[in-house]
Amino acid sequence: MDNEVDVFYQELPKVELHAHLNGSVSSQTIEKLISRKPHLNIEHGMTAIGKGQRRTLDECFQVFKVIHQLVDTEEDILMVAIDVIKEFAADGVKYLELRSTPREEKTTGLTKRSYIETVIKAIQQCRSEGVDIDVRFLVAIDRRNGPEVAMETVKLAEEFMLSSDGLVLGLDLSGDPTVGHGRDLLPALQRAKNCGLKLSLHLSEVPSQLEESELLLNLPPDRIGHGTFLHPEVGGSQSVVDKVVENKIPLELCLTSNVKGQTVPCYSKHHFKYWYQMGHPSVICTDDKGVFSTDLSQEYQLAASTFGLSREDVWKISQQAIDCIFAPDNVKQQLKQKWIDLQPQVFK
Ligand SMILES: CC(C)=CCNc1ncnc2c1ncn2[C@@H]1O[C@H](COP(=O)(O)O)[C@@H](O)[C@H]1O
Repeated sequence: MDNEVDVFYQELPKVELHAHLNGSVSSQTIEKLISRKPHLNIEHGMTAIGKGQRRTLDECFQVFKVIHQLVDTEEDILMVAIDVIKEFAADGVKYLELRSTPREEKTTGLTKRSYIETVIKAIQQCRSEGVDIDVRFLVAIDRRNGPEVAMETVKLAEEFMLSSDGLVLGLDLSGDPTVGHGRDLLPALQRAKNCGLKLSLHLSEVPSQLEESELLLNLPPDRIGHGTFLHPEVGGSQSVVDKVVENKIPLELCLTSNVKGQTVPCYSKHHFKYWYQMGHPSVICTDDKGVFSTDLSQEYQLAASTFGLSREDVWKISQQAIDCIFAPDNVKQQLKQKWIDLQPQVFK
């Protein structure tokens, strides 16, 4: 972690809605993975971006390739997912939607199906150990892999949505935004939507995606990842903003990730300000807490110090995130009650 975090932000109950599993692996877990696979000659500096460091988008995506080399068996995925869930719980996260791209690895026998089953197993194991966090899973489509793989992923996600007792709730569209076009993925995304999978789509993470965002907003998605370049001040358009506002589509905003990945020049210029000032539902998230050396408490504190938010403002942001979760209304009610119960302790 890069910074000292005030106890208020740690004790604040939080909802994390944008966390990529393999980007969330902590340095302690990376250590364990490296010792399992010394022959790969992977060093720590290759899997995380430290304080004050910046990388190009391309360099960031190279980091994921290194982590994927370290996480290529069911055993690895189980350990990584359990560690990540417990770390989020220790950071005060009470509800987590984890997302991950199912991968197949011929050499280890890992299949896309066993990948998803293993993540579900990790969630169930944490639940049976009584870890104080409600975890759900979004199956991810990496846009690099094209329309056929996207459709195959949707079918798998659909199956698990029906068989996982509410653990698999939806679909994430992510991956290098400079690769491929969302138009080719529309049939898969439309099918997902029709069968009841919730959709969280990375939109306008880079400046050149306005046309794609216009198209994908017609679905419409249930949440937007980043949306960095949607608004007119940064080359987006008012009509796109209007669509987001009319459909009340929440944004998942990740400050450190965007600054370290250099899609945003500095914290004070982060688009959190634009959407928050409009009163639009905006959820603070980590994106890749391992790669970007952060956690959710730190992201809340950063938002507060950058944009002059009071503790009451921060509380409201964390509470309103509950309305943006994909789990059904009874889960929202339980979480709202939890927030009420915890409030005196947090503001003591
Ligand atoms: C480069 C950068 C600034 C990253 C942050 N923004 C991101 N944008 C798009 N896709 C992402 C991002 N972070 C993680 N991912 C996706 O999540 C994957 C890692 O988690 P997993 O293997 O799906 O479990 C990456 O390979 C990529 O497909």
